[in-house]
Amino acid sequence: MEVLRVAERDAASTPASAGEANTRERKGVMESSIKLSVHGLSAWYGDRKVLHGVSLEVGAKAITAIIGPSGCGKSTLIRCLNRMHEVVPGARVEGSVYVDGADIYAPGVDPVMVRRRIGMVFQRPTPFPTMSIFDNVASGLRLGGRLPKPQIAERVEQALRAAALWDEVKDRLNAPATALSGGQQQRLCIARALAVDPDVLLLDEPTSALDPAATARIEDLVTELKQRYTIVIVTHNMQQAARVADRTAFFLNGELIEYGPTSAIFTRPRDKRTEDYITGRFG
Ligand SMILES: Nc1ncnc2c1ncn2[C@@H]1O[C@H](COP(=O)(O)OP(=O)(O)OP(=O)(O)O)[C@@H](O)[C@H]1O
Repeated sequence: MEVLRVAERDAASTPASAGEANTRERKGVMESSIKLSVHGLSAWYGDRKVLHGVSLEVGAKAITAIIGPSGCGKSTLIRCLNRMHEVVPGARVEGSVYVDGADIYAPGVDPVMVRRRIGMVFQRPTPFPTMSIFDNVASGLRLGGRLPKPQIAERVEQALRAAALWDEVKDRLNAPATALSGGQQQRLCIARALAVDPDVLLLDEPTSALDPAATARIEDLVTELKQRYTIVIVTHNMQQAARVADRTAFFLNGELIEYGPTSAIFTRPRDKRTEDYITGRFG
């Protein structure tokens, strides 16, 4: 019920936008232009099918939350959105994912390029442990080509500023990344993803290993980043989805059960299973 109260409060604070979004959605019109379009996506680990024909559209420069109980396929889904799923031995995908109208699974598409355009941040901070703060952020830029040193330094600073970390690290850029706190390390990983100027940012439970203060900073940061990036966030925390996401998708057993404006999902779910989940009856 607490979740509903939080969502109701959020909905009450943005009555016009939530109401408008619902009206538009009923007419079948998305609030913003489409960035990512998923069509009939199924995924397997070996013989085991864990995603069943998922279709959904993700609006540009908006935050889309993926929620659902443990094991329902949230991480698998977002790993399919940048072709990370296929790096697991025996894993495979059927269906299409269009980014700006182009299928990332079309023959001839280089998955490495897809992963540069669609950055990902994982559950636990994953800085390269032997590298400095600077080198962590510069790593993707160096892989990508031959940028001159001053330009690399400029891009590193921009990325650290965008990730709201610059002021905390500008005097110790050569210190090891592991010297940072967990929350700072997660913002460093966000900076590393931003440095290569992606179109889309995928966040897989980015705050699950963080304390409430570090979580709040990441949520503020993500909210700010949506001005420039399309963001998909997997979260176990329904209050977090209610706080940051424009739209929320609820998954169960590898199926998309309900998808819509976050305020509608949390206050007026259409499917009984969504209602049972958000009111804590299972999961
Ligand atoms: N590498 C893997 N090999 C085999 N099965 C896997 C693998 N990763 C995930 N699975 C299975 O796929 C299903 C979906 O897992 P996934 O991690 O996508 O769910 P999730 O909703 O993100 O779960 P959680 O919230 O616990 O992180 C689960 O049944 C899981 O056991």
